[in-house]
Amino acid sequence: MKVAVLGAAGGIGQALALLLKTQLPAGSELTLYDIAAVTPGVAVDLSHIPTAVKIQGFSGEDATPALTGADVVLISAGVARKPGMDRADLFNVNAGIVRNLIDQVAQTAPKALIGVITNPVNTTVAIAAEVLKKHGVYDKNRLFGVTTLDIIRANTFVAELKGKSPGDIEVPVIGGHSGVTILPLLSQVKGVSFSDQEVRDLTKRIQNAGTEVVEAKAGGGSATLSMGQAAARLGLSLVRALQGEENVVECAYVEGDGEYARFFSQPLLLGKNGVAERKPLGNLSSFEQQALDGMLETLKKDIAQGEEFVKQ
Ligand SMILES: NC(=O)C1=CN([C@@H]2O[C@H](COP(=O)(O)OP(=O)(O)OC[C@H]3O[C@@H](n4cnc5c(N)ncnc54)[C@H](O)[C@@H]3O)[C@@H](O)[C@H]2O)C=CC1
Ligand SMILES: O=C([O-])CC(=O)C(=O)O
Repeated sequence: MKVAVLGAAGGIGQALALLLKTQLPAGSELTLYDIAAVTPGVAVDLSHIPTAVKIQGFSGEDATPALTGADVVLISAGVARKPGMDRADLFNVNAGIVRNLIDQVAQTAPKALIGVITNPVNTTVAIAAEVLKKHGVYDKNRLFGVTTLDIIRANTFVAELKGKSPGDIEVPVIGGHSGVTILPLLSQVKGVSFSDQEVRDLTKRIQNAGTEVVEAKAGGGSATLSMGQAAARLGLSLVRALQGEENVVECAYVEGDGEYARFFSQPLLLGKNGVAERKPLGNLSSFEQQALDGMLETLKKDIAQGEEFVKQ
């Protein structure tokens, strides 16, 4: 298996690269790419960790050497939020970065499973899909917006509140990855129950958790270490599914049947070709149903912005 990280010299990229270097299966290859000149050095640094994962780093304008033969490509290249900004404020800079990198993926690794971390995810995934389409290589089962951070946060906050071990809690989080489009399905968490007030408070905290980190870092960026962990979880799940492991299920933001919006995060069964099955959302509480209905206009607008960007 070969995994490429684009944006690998950044806060997320370095954390993710460390986790992949230590957790990818023996015999895997890991390539790091970033415009920053330090990237080959990051790879040299990681290469001293004694695992059977071969690592190489590349910098400059050309991602091709990192992408050649990649099975999985994880993209965290782009700028991060500062206090007072919304994720949507990152669009102006990040839209072009994602378009450029996906252009290169389409040419060099058209069959790779692609995980887009770069914000605003609701929009950058639509950009990625349209660019892949232009190249005639779009497969909706192979493109994922990474929303795993919302899931691991939800697991943490629920476990804290209910005095459970975080490893025993799994909260499905559906929709998109910003504000009201983030919807944790707390009614489906096994082994715990919540009062109406707890549901309201937890939902708000999960939706606002990115901002919680942005404010705590006070101008120093957004979540990087927890995001590295989240992206490693999804990336390793993709690798396990590609290697034939069964019953690998993750929530991610993918193109579905359009019942809610063209792109929507939901539980997915992963397989050797990416998404093997989009799992049903299951029963929603009336609070969750209302929140789902309430998010769709925002989500559709975010998606349309990405589609328009590529058409221009
Ligand atoms: N999906 C999610 O849940 C989350 C997404 N993010 C997003 O991830 C992105 C990265 O965040 P950080 O790692 O904290 O930022 P960072 O600023 O630490 O790193 C970004 C890296 O991207 C590189 N870069 C910029 N343009 C590039 C290009 N054209 N080609 C290759 N590399 C390029 C920079 O040199 C830098 O090393 C941001 O857009 C942020 O909003 C952050 C947290 C969670
Ligand atoms: O909030 C941000 O800007 C970064 C992010 O997506 C998150 O932490 O969920």
